[in-house]
Amino acid sequence: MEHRVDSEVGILGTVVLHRPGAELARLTPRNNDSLLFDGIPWVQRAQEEHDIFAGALRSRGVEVLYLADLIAEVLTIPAARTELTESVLSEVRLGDTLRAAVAEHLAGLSPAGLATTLMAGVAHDELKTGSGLVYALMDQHDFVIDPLPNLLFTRDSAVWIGDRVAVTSLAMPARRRETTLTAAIYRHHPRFAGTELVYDPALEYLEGGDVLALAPGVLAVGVGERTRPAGAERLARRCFALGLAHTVLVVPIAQERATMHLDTVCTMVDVDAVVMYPNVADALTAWTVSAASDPTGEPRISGPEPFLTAAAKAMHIDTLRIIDTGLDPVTAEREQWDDGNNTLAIAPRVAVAYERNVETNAQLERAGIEVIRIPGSELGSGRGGPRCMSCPVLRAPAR
Ligand SMILES: NC(=O)NCCC[C@H](N)C(=O)O
Repeated sequence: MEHRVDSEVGILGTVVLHRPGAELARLTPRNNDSLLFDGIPWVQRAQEEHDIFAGALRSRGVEVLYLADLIAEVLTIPAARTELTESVLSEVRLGDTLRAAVAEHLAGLSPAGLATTLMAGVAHDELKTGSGLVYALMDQHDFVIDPLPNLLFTRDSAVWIGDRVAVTSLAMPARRRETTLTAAIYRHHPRFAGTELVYDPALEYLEGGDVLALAPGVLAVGVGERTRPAGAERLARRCFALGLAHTVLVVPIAQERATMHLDTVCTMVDVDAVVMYPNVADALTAWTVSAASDPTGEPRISGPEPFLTAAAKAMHIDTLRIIDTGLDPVTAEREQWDDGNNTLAIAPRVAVAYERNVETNAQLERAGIEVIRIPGSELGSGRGGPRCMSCPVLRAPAR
């Protein structure tokens, strides 16, 4: 089966989503900050909103794969089950006694049950067989296995570049275990047999929300709170060596929660157009990293220069257009916080966006972009929009 992504806007064929589940019900006022949510979502409503998102994609002919199904399917394969179980048991804080109890608990679960447990974690009181010093000294609100509520944002733990997948290296402790699941899917699931990994979680920090495929052979990589310069450099080296890219634009972004990834301030809505947070549009710069003519040579580095200038040059177009949302700074800031700039293009000039970003959406439409509105009042409490919540695995070539 073919999987390949060369752009942000080619007609979307297949996407991986994660319908939020029991892991979201783990969020409390005590843990929501460390688990990277800005509130406590109403789980059932979040699921309804997510179903509307998935339905909107399906109604446009997009095949939706669910992460939970892929994980459950992969867990029927003994090698994958062993790998995923061991990734949890290798957690040093468990100690030997608790590790043995957790191992026994996991061994008794069906593939689907184990999939749910790996996503939702195990709370102290749920482990009926818990014993020993570590278990006794744990707070009853602690988790024996931490939940992964940010699985919802499938964009970040894996990103396709051409016909390869980069399983990323997530920077925040609350998210690091996510990539054990994505790596297992791409290594073991029969649907992805033969897929080669271009990046893996043991490498320097790199998150999918920072990676934009501006054009075939041209990537933009945001560096800030999550992706580090060393991660961008490593990705560039690997893509150059494999011929997956010839230019990587490295784009510094503010190390702040509101702008944690490049796709929180800028997403593409056409082959030559982006929607961009107006408050940073003029300030965004890029370093251009280009492949050496000799494949074993050191990449060339130039810049910094304005992002739009560097992007147009790399993409061999006259101008990378910004859809001018024309917003006053306060509205712009409010709508950026609510992921107004985090749109998911399903074709050139067709984008999925949260309905609440009324002004941004109206301006997109004025600029000729069809906006498919979805509700996101609960989904948005994790600070991610339609692009963050989707990992495209197949797009048609953009034109
Ligand atoms: N690409 C994205 O911007 N993803 C959103 C990630 C939100 C998640 N709560 C996080 O802090 O990592």
